[in-house]
Amino acid sequence: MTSPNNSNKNNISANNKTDKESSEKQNGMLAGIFERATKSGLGRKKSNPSPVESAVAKDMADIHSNPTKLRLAFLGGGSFGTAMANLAARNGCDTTLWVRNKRTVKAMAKTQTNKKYLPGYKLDDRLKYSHDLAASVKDKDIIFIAVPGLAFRETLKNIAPFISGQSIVSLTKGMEKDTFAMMSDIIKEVLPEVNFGVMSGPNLAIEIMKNMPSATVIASESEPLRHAVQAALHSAFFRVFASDDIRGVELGGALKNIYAIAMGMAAAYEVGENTKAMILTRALAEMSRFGVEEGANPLTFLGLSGVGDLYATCSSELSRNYRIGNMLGRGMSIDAAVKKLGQTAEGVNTIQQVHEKATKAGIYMPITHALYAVIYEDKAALGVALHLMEAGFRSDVEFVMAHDHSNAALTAHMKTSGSNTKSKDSDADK
Ligand SMILES: NC(=O)C1=CN([C@@H]2O[C@H](COP(=O)(O)OP(=O)(O)OC[C@H]3O[C@@H](n4cnc5c(N)ncnc54)[C@H](O)[C@@H]3O)[C@@H](O)[C@H]2O)C=CC1
Ligand SMILES: O=C(CO)COP(=O)(O)O
Repeated sequence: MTSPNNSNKNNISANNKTDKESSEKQNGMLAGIFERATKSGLGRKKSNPSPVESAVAKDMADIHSNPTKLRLAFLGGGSFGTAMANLAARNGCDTTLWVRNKRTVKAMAKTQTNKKYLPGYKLDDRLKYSHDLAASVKDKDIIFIAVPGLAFRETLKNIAPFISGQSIVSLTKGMEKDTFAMMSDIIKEVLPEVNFGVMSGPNLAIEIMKNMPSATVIASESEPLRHAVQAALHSAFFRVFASDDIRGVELGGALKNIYAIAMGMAAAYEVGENTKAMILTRALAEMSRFGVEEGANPLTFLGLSGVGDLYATCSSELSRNYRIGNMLGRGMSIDAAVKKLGQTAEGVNTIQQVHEKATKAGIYMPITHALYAVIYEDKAALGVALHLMEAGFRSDVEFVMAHDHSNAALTAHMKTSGSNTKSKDSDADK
């Protein structure tokens, strides 16, 4: 018979063994993450810096103290392009805002306001306006693009003939329809030689116009470009942080729109703070899981472009994606909600793209799939939410402790749950 002492010893040694195994498992996982992170951090290194990159590098000390040397174009006269162009003009940069509609350009130049997208906010009187695309982008150092994701490729193709060394920065937080291309993919395809970056963060345009302190992230492999963007936009009200994880930063900006829709919908059901916290953190788990599969560094999702933007858009009615979700939660159809909004809500397309991609690649994205089922398969929101709550046992942070169920088993469970979920018209839901 084993004495209590012996049994204790056995337990301790068994525990030690389990601890050791689990710590080895964790170390193995961490090593995998860091390996991926390092690989994604390495990215493409440019052997030949563009003329602008070299010039900016040479003048960097000067640009920091004198950003007026920078010549900038912002393409897209919606709320974000206008707000960012205004910041640069206010910093003294030579700034042109390109807007496709000639009449809008005239009205903006006359009133120094963007009546449609930012009514009531006076723009800096040094900001120039143009509807001439060629003139707007020629002889510039950096071209910032702030058109919706669905118009990004067309805009790049239109400026391609006038690119001769300018750098490009995407401000767009979307994905291309049907191709799952991110904006950086499109830049690499259409303008393979160009020096580029992406900017993303918790940046609700109206708050920026109100001078509420905000911060963002510029991600680029080019250090001079990162510094130039920081110099152009930085102010006491707006801090620009740097990253070289392009994929992570742009995925953060695009994916959070999905969860802003989910949160807007949850708010329509008057959920409590616990529920909101659960949605937010499980959303972050989905984002980083998806990000890792796409080559991003999971730690990027802990930054401004990840959890920062997720928090801002999931908490504010200023977010158009949140408002779409809220209208859906109040019983409106997706088409009616989009029409009523009358502005860009990238999440509507992103849900479809990510649902499809995750399904094909077998990435476990329960919130995205649930939202897709409600919006596009007419499943009842409450039934879908209940099935989400009933889904199997998972670990909290999978990069700390791996899930003890395979994704495949859970996906199968979700599929059964999904097919059992009643449609909106079923008796059970009435
Ligand atoms: N508004 C915001 O607070 C923020 C928006 N963003 C992102 O910026 C991008 C642009 O969004 P917003 O400015 O908010 O949109 P918006 O809905 O305010 O305006 C969109 C603008 O794009 C223009 N546009 C549409 N199709 C075009 C085309 N084919 N060619 C040229 N111009 C075209 C429209 O005329 C309009 O001026 C989106 O990807 C959004 O996610 C990013 C951060 C903050
Ligand atoms: O990305 C944004 C703030 O960071 C803006 O969000 P919406 O596009 O939902 O308005």
